[in-house]
Amino acid sequence: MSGQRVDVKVVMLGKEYVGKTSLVERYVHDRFLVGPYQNTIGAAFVAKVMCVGDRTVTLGIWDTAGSERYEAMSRIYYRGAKAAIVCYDLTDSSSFERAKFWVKELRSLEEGCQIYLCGTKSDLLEEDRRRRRVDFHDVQDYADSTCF
Ligand SMILES: Nc1nc2c(ncn2[C@@H]2O[C@H](COP(=O)(O)OP(=O)(O)OP(=O)(O)O)[C@@H](O)[C@H]2O)c(=O)[nH]1
Repeated sequence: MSGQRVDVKVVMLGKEYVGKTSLVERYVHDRFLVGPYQNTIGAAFVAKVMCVGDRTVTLGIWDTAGSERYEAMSRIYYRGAKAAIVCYDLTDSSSFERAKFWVKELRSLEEGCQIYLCGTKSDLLEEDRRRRRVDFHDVQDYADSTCF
C-alpha cells in the first residue's frame, strides 16, 4: 500500500557505560554530548521518523539503563521490539559477556526480534590499539556460532 505508515519498536541493550545513549544521540540529533557521564535511569524514549521508499517509518527507540539494578525493567522495554541493538564496549571484555547475556535472552523470549551486535568506542582503539579487550575473531566466532 502506498503512503503507508509503519511504527517499529527498537531497543538498545548492553552493559552500563558502553555508549547506548551516545549512539542514540548521534543517530537522532547528530551530536555527541561531552561532559560528565550520566547513567540512564530506567529507560529513555525517543522517536525518529524516516522515509523508506513510499513508507513513513517511525522508529520508537527505547534506550535502556545498562546497570544490572534495572535489569528487570529492561525486560519490559524489549517486549515486542522488532529490533535490538545489543552494544558492547570494545575496550571492556565484561561488556561483551553482558551482550551475550542479552542475546541469549532475546533469542529465547523474543523470537520476532532482529538482533544487531554493536561494538562501541572504536575511536579509542584508533588512538591506542592496545586498549582493545574484545578480540575481533572472538566476536566473529560467536556471531557464526549463534547464527547472526
Ligand atoms: N571515546 C568514546 N567515548 C564514548 C563513546 N560513546 C560513549 N562514550 C562515553 O562513554 C560514557 C558512557 O556513555 P553513555 O552513552 O552514557 O553510555 P550508556 O551505555 O548509555 O550508559 P547507561 O545509561 O549507564 O546504560 C560517556 O562518558 C560517553 O561520553 C565513543 O564512541 N567513544
